[in-house]
Amino acid sequence: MRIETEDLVLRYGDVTALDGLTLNLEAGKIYGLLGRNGSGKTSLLSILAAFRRQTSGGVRIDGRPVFENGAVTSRISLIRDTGETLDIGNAEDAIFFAEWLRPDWDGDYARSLLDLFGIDPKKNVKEMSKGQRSALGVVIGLAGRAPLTMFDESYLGMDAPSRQAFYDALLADYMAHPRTIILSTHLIEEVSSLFEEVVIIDRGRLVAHEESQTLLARGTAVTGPVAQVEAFTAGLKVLGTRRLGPTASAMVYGDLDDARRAQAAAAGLDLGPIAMQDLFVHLTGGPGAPGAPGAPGASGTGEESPAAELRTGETR
Ligand SMILES: Nc1ncnc2c1ncn2[C@@H]1O[C@H](COP(=O)(O)OP(=O)(O)OP(=O)(O)O)[C@@H](O)[C@H]1O
Repeated sequence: MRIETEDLVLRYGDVTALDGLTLNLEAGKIYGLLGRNGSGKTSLLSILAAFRRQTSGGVRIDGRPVFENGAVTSRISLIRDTGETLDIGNAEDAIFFAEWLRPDWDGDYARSLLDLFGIDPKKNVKEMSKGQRSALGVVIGLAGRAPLTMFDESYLGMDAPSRQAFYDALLADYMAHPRTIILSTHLIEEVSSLFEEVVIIDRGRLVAHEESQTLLARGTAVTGPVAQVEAFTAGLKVLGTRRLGPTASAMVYGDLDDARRAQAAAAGLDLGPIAMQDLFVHLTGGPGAPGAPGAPGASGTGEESPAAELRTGETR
């Protein structure tokens, strides 16, 4: 399903959770939704799932409004961090209820996923551990095959092997049944290989919407002897530097042309990729940065960050 939001605003009393968010997401891709705590991810997903109504602005899914539009919402699934299950009954009951709600439900697939995550169908949901409840939510989200499926940190309670099993299942099922999937996560490095496009929001505003590869191509790790690294990176936008004895690795933001790359090679420097998480940290202001959520004097008037470039130049 295709998603369009226009100048979306959501206020909870005095708190502005979404502050004029305009976004266009094509159908049939896996999107990563990234943002710091309180940046508005859950608020956005809740509006897309029609769990909440926006204060102002427009939301259209496949060209149609979502709020109180059952024909559209039955095709949308949002799995939250607490799973998407009722507290009454066992896993089988939760599955039965989901089947009744979801027109694209695949019961055989749901049973195979219960087995994959080691969930006893007869176990009461109330008696499940946090991780088991998360896994049940994930089963419901995957087997629902909703044309718009969103996971809001829903797999956070699961242990590492279960999360890996979820990522593998998600990718395999998405290849077999393409649909629009949004994954909101703080486990950026763990999930980033799944993302085709990345949406970064900060304080309710769009910071970046890019293909993953394009975003990653904006960062380069320059590694080599400290003096050479310092000389090469002088005048470039350096996001951070790590040192280990005589060796330094600087994270540089921005395109490096062929001449610069040749210069690096001649100086004996290695050029490599940087992690999406590092880009994210810097695009959202870095820990405790001026204007960062919760930082003293956070008012949005802080120093210009790389995000400002993206907002003016590259943001769709
Ligand atoms: N029900 C609510 N009532 C009042 N304020 C709320 C409510 N829900 C969220 N907020 C506020 O709205 C802002 C955005 O919250 P939201 O939950 O959308 O962020 P998030 O990006 O999902 O955060 P996290 O990563 O911590 O889950 C925050 O300032 C939050 O305190």
